[in-house]
Amino acid sequence: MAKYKRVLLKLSGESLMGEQQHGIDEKRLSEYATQIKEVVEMGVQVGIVIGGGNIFRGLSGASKGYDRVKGDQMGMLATVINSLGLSSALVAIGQKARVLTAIRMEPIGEFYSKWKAIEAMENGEVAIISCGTGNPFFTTDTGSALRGIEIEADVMLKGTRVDGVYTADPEKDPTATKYEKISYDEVYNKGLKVMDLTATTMCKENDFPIVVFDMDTVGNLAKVIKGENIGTYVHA
Ligand SMILES: Nc1ncnc2c1ncn2[C@@H]1O[C@H](COP(=O)(O)OP(=O)(O)OP(=O)(O)O)[C@@H](O)[C@H]1O
Ligand SMILES: O=c1ccn([C@@H]2O[C@H](COP(=O)(O)O)[C@@H](O)[C@H]2O)c(=O)[nH]1
Repeated sequence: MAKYKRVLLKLSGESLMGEQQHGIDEKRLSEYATQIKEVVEMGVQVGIVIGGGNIFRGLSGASKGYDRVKGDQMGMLATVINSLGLSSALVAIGQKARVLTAIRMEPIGEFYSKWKAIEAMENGEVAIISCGTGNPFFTTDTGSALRGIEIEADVMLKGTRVDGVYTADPEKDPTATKYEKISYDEVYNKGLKVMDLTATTMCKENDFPIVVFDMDTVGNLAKVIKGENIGTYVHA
């Protein structure tokens, strides 16, 4: 039995690399597709925003001399590449999917609107919303918050390579401990870096809850959808 009717799933671009240093690992992509199909079959409407960190990030481009706005546009295009890859993996296993782009680029994807995304999800398709917010100087976490609120999702599921929000970055501090629940204000006050502050602010101002969980363990997405306590719940 699903706890949520409609979700916005944020997938990390970096996680798509799997064991590779760059790009898309087909095994990871296909595991994600299988997990997503499983929850659609449970009757859940799924909207997805994917990051682009496995291909390009504007901020790191700027540190190498790229113009920041062009670098961010390259980053947004990276999210389109990941979105096309995921839609292809979904269709290959019999799950319908539609790629929407926040920047016009037909026929690669349809130009995004809230109503097109909802129409797709109500039709049993996965709505993959690419280009983040469509603007430079933002991230796909903020894009996820924005799209999740727009499409009236019940929750943002931030699927990443760590299993929740910790007292410090668990990839750097082995003594860090995990929160089962945490408020937006505690995320700010403790300076926790699991999501950028713009995204956290949007979620807080719109009372949009987040579950941070490990998407790289197959079966976890269905567990979160069923309401099992395997990640961290971020709330008002
Ligand atoms: N307090 C914290 N708790 C949990 N994770 C944290 C924390 N601080 C930093 N992190 C880091 O945040 C990362 C998760 O963020 P996210 O999924 O957005 O990754 P990303 O690499 O930025 O993804 P993308 O490629 O989509 O931009 C983890 O890999 C973890 O190392
Ligand atoms: O709204 C947005 C979202 C993303 N970008 C650019 O894309 C890359 C990749 O996104 P991540 O969230 O870091 O995975 C990001 O670094 C930005 O350069 C953007 O400009 N606007």
